[in-house]
Amino acid sequence: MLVTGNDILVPARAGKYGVGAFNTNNMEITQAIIHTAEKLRSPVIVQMSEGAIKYGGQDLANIVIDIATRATVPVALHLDHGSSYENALKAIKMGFTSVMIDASHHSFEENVRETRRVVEAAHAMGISVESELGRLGGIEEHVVVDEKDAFLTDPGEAVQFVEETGTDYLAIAIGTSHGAYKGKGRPYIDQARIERIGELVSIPLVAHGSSGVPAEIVGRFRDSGGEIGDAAGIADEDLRLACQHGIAKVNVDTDLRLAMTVGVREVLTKNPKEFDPRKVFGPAREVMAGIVEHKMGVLGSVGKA
Ligand SMILES: O=C(COP(=O)(O)O)NO
Ligand code: NA
Ligand SMILES: [Zn+2]
Repeated sequence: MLVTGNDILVPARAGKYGVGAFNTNNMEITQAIIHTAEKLRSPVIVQMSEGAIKYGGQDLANIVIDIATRATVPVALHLDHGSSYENALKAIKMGFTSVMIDASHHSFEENVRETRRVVEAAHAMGISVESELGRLGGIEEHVVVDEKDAFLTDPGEAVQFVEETGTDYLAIAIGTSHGAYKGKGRPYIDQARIERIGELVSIPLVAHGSSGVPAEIVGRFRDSGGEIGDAAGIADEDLRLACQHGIAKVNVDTDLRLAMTVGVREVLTKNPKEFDPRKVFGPAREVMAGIVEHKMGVLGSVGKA
């Protein structure tokens, strides 16, 4: 059934488990996400970035809404990295049940102002809101303290921000970063900082940049002709621990991109004569379903629906 982000994340925070928020750009990705959630009896969030909306528009949103509505587990459709008040409202008009306003690159005051505007409008329409405080970005462990503080979310500021905006869930900067190159080897996750914020702030917390970039997928990507550097993602153990301390929404995009591309490449390189789209995108859907299944196991959302 189609529900709001709050319907999924408030129980997740209370139950100390994470729920995957997986980015989609087409039907097969959406099916891999929602069908796997149904198979594992797990709640799930399907999210579209503004780029995905540009690419698939209402057509894609309708595919997600239709599959989510018929799903036997709770599914929310979330606007990922909404860049303006107008875009957040447009997404709600398109049928989104959760929206992010990402004004974290502005000053604290401007971020509060912009976020509060979206919260008031979204709440008037029964839609829940994600906002962000702090600068996402890989932080090497050796980095000196004040540089870390310049980037990562300050616990005291988080309390003030939540009070002043009424945001329903909060994306915090804790060392994760977007993409396939999250740092040399194991990216540094500031667990103490997550724990501190989790103690002070009771709303669900969000971890962006949470793809694991599994070595097995990276190997298959290379073996099927892909070019990728020394990619690294967040360790399963770090993610599991983060969910114990208040992280409830866990954003994953890169892993599905890699998985889909691996599926397609492997078919096309192994069977150069193949040109049936179902034989190309079907296997890709299976590889993505495996990624979703693994992630739900790490986050502890299996059986929670
Ligand atoms: O944060 C993400 C995705 O992060 P990844 O690149 O680690 O999948 N989307 O908002
Ligand atoms: Na988001
Ligand atoms: Zn993100």
